[in-house]
Order: sequence, then structure tokens, then C-alpha cells
Amino acid sequence: MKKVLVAYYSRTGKTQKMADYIAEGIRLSGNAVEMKKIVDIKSEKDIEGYDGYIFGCPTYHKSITKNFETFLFLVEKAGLKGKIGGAFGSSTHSGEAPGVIFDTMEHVFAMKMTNLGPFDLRENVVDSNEGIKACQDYGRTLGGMLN
Ligand SMILES: Cc1cc2nc3c(=O)[nH]c(=O)nc-3n(C[C@H](O)[C@H](O)[C@H](O)COP(=O)(O)O)c2cc1C
Repeated sequence: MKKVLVAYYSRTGKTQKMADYIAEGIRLSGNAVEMKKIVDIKSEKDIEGYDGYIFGCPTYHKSITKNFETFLFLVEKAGLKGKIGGAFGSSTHSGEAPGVIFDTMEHVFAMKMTNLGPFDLRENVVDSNEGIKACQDYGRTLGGMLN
């Protein structure tokens, strides 16, 4: 059994719900998952040692938030080259954040990213059956890359 870190920021709880459903999907793939809020991640040591990584941030002002930018500089120090990765976040209309994170993981950290691409979900569907299933599928597919 491999272990995936789901690290996320959520201001009003939508991306946090996505994180919970994605974690369910990872467990359905037969792998273990640990969830961390980025505010609780103090050093690169808190990031190292997992087989896969899924990072989540909602879109604010057409990008990731300032604290998520800072978090990505910590991730750089952790050295995740070749590790499995994915990125997600909730939004209302434009949804750039998951793409920004995904591109950084792929091109800067040289991680092995899921073919599903970045996963943006409009906040009004996060709690619908369709939204829950989309999150679970994202987690399960990423977990499947570890099997
Ligand atoms: C000040 C502000 C700016 C926002 N900017 C964007 C934006 O540029 N694009 C977008 O799609 N959503 C934008 N949103 C909507 C949030 O992404 C959306 O509410 C999201 O679900 C919040 O996720 P959270 O509950 O995880 O914090 C903005 C919301 C606020 C309050």
C-alpha cells in the first residue's frame, strides 16, 4: 500500500470538501492518504516521504493565493522529482488555480502528473452527486497510478 499526501488551502470550505472526496477516491484505489492544511505545514520535512501528492487551492483573483505561493516554495525544497501528482480546487467562474499548481508540479518540480490534468470544480457542484463522483474519480485514478 502506497501513501498519498493531500495538502490544501480552503478559505470557505469548498476546496476542503473536494479534498475529503478525493481522499475517499484514493482509499478506494487501495492506498493510504494523509490530509494536511498548508497552514500546518511548517517545513519541507512535513512534505517528504509520500509516494503521491495532490495539492488543492481555490481560485482567487484568477490565480492561487499568496499562502499557496509560499507553500510551493517549500515544496520545491522537498524535491519531488518523479513522484506522482495532481492538483485541484474550487471556483465560481474562471478556475485558474489548479492549472497554475499543476504546471508548476509538472515543469518546475518534474513530477509525474496524472493524465486527467488539473481538476477545477465549480463550487455549486462540489456537493452534488456528480461533483462528489468527479472528486472520487480523480483520487481513485491518481491512486491507481501507484498500484
Ligand atoms: C474576492 C474573491 C475573488 C475570487 N476570484 C475568483 C476568480 O478569479 N475566479 C474564480 O473562478 N473564482 C473566484 N472566486 C470564487 C472562489 O474561487 C470560490 O468561492 C471558491 O469556491 C472558494 O473556495 P474555498 O471555499 O475553498 O475557499 C473569488 C472569490 C472571492 C471572494
